[in-house]
Amino acid sequence: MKKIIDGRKISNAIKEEIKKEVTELKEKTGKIPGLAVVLLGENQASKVYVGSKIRTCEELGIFSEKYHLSEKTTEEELLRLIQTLNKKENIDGILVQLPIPNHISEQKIIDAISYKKDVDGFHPINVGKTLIGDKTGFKSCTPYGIIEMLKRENIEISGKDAVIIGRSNIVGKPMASLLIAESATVQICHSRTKDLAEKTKKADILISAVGKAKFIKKDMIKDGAVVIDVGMNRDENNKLCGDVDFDDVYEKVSRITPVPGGVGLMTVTMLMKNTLLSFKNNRL
Ligand SMILES: Nc1nc2c(c(=O)[nH]1)N[C@@H](CN(C=O)c1ccc(C(=O)N[C@@H](CCC(=O)O)C(=O)O)cc1)CN2
Repeated sequence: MKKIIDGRKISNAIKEEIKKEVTELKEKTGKIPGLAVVLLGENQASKVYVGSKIRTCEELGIFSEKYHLSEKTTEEELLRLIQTLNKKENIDGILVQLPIPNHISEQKIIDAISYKKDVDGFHPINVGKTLIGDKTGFKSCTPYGIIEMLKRENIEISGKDAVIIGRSNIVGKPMASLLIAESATVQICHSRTKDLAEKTKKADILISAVGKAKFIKKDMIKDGAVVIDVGMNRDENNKLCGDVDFDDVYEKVSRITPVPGGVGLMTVTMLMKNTLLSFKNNRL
């Protein structure tokens, strides 16, 4: 069996399903889902991700609006824009591309987005719904994409020991909620974890979101582990790479996601799925 989990292939299959449903709903109702994307400043990576979100909307027949604001935008100005977008009838999803400048409180902005339009799944209500397994909420896109990848590759989750490295609100914590909902036994590790390798070596499923290039080596993983790499780093030659030293661990793993071409692509695809879900929840 092929070891590499092909994020592009899985992501393309899901996008085809979304496109079909959007077309059918348009024929039936005359309406299409809409997404508003807010970008502050000139962070190059953020520009690439926002570009990819807008292009994917076009590809799938989803309406989109991009708000590219100066990095000097005040918190009040951003909050006012969010209030306007919360009320717009043709907008089902709102996201503010992260990171945002330091003078603005990230949590205040996330809290201001209507939880009914929070297609990133970052609002406390959606985080809570994910934790209690309430399917009406929006799941954070990267962990949602990882679960979808595992399921579509027929990788058993139930009863498995899963170790997540990273405790962020965007990846680590929602990932734990979703794995628990699939009946995995979950452990979250982070920068203060003692004897990290001792813990990661016990993982049937290892998910790394540490943000350190090629940090995970073969002596840190169990034979036959499924390794999911959320990292997006630059190596010594400025080449994009994950948290996992792919070449070092390859022989030891049963399945692995590459960087690029793995989890990252699923993030944008699941955002589209959440936007379609919001449209169905709120406008049909
Ligand atoms: N509001 C949000 N901000 C951020 C999120 C998010 O989900 N919502 N996640 C990340 C960035 N991100 C999406 O916004 C994202 C990251 C990576 C990829 C991706 O497609 N990666 C490719 C490689 C891309 C490249 O060549 O640079 C891959 O893995 O193959 C898409 C989206 C932080 N901010």
